[in-house]
Amino acid sequence: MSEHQRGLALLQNPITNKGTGFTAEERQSHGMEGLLPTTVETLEAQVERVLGHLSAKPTDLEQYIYLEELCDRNRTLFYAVLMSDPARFVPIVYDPTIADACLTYGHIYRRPQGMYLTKEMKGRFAEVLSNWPNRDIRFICVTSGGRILGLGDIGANGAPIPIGKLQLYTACAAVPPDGLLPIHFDIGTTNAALRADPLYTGLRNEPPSPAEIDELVDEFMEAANAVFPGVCVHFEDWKGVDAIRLLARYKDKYLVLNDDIQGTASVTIAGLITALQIKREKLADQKIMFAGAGSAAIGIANMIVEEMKNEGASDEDARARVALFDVDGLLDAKRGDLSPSQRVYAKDLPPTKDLAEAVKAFKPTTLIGVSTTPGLFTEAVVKGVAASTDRPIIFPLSNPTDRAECTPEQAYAWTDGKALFAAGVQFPDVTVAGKTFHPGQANNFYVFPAFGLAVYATKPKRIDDQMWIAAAKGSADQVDQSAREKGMLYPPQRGILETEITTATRVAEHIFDRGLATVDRPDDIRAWIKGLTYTPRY
Ligand SMILES: NC(=O)C1=CN([C@@H]2O[C@H](COP(=O)(O)OP(=O)(O)OC[C@H]3O[C@@H](n4cnc5c(N)ncnc54)[C@H](OP(=O)(O)O)[C@@H]3O)[C@@H](O)[C@H]2O)C=CC1
Ligand SMILES: CC(=O)C(=O)O
Ligand SMILES: [Mg+2]
Repeated sequence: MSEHQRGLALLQNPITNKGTGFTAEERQSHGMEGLLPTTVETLEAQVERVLGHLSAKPTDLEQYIYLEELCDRNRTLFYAVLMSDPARFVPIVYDPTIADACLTYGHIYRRPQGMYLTKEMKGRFAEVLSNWPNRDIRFICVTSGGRILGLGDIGANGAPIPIGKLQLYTACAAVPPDGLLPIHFDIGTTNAALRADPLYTGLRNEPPSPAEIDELVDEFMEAANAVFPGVCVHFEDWKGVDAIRLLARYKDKYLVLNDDIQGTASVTIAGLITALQIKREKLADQKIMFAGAGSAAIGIANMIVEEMKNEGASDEDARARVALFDVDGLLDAKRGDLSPSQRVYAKDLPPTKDLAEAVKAFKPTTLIGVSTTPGLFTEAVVKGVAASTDRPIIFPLSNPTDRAECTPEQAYAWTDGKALFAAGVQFPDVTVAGKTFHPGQANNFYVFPAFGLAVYATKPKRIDDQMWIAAAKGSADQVDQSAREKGMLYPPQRGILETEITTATRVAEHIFDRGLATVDRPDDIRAWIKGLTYTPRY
């Protein structure tokens, strides 16, 4: 507890506040007598009260608003609630409810959370970052709002995303919350409707050119590392081309990660590993087609190629097994509009703008949707994949719920229940032709909190794709036989904390094995990591 704060100041500080949890002695010694109701309550009793409040909220968005206000009031209680039932609360503070929070952000805004930088602060980022009261920041999660989930460019309305992502570092993997700093990096927005909204909270201009964005982010990265030495910068939901360019620019210079590129790739590979164990096949023997060719698709494709190479494939063979399809159709060799990261996947196949035709031509065994386009996986598309394999892998990963390329009902119905399925959000169980399936959720929250915990513990100098592949394997190894029989491709969310600590342990082992850690290797890595984790308690 703060040495200097007393009385109301302690109650008004969300980090020190215990509300009715302050003991009689604390109330007396900290000048709080008379400032609280008589009864001294346990954290558990306070959690019960909060659960009652939440049950009375009419919508998930109302629950989100309540929980974020709770976080501003009493951070310990907030995490105690989230960690009491992650399967219930992850979808409230994160995907999919966070999409509603983003869409209405200027209207539901209550208090600042984290920091808000704008391009107008150019030349002063270090000075402005120094306004944050804590220098021991281990993770910054930063978005421009340029591509929030599948909602497009919503600028400053994307501010809840880094807040929610960092809350999951703690709620899912018990990374201590003091060292986490969410930032909205305001470069403006292409979204004219938002710019015209009187309650919009951001800059009302179009974003600058890529070269200007690079200049701004270069200064930001330098400032962040100067003000918060050793910080890991987590990029989230930037416009796809910015995301790919910035990760390439910084990955060998700073401790940096992009969750949409690397976290998504890792969680997708985790699901593929389990699905292929069910099929008893190798990744290097699959043919994988992507709907969407943006940051998520390129990230997943590149990491799949790395893992195929780990299995013995050549670079050329591995790339030949991956095809992409974007808003302009199949990425074929004649297209002149492809970026260098897309061009390596262009195929010598007839041009087509019809995904079913592209599937017929390429004959994938696996179809991954990262296109933000609901309904893109039609019956003809899914049946086309099923024509090449007994058990098609169908992953419509676009978020939020209404952006998924198909529903689980559709995928199971169109494949006579043979599909190995995962979506970006958790769909409820479905019964098709008398059989009940539990759809998988391939969402990067299965890995990025664990990955963050491993980075927190081992303090590696740099991050690379092999570390994310270790995370994928760590997650996949935790799906037991009974879960697989229900069609699950990921561990149950109920025990997410232990799952993520186990995944973090695998990543940490990998980091130590490769000599990339900057701390000494302990004898028992899991026990050591667990000892570093946060528990919400007074
Ligand atoms: N489940 C998970 O954990 C994650 C899910 N995602 C989801 O993936 C989606 C994409 O993210 P990201 O790659 O970063 O976004 P990008 O904006 O970088 O890429 C979107 C891609 O989809 C393409 N596209 C748009 N419309 C169509 C269409 N009708 N048919 C085919 N392709 C189309 C775009 O083509 P063009 O550029 O030519 O317009 C672009 O290549 C989002 O919905 C996001 O929520 C992302 C990260 C994690
Ligand atoms: C889950 C996530 O990171 C996204 O949809 O962008
Ligand atoms: Mg994202």
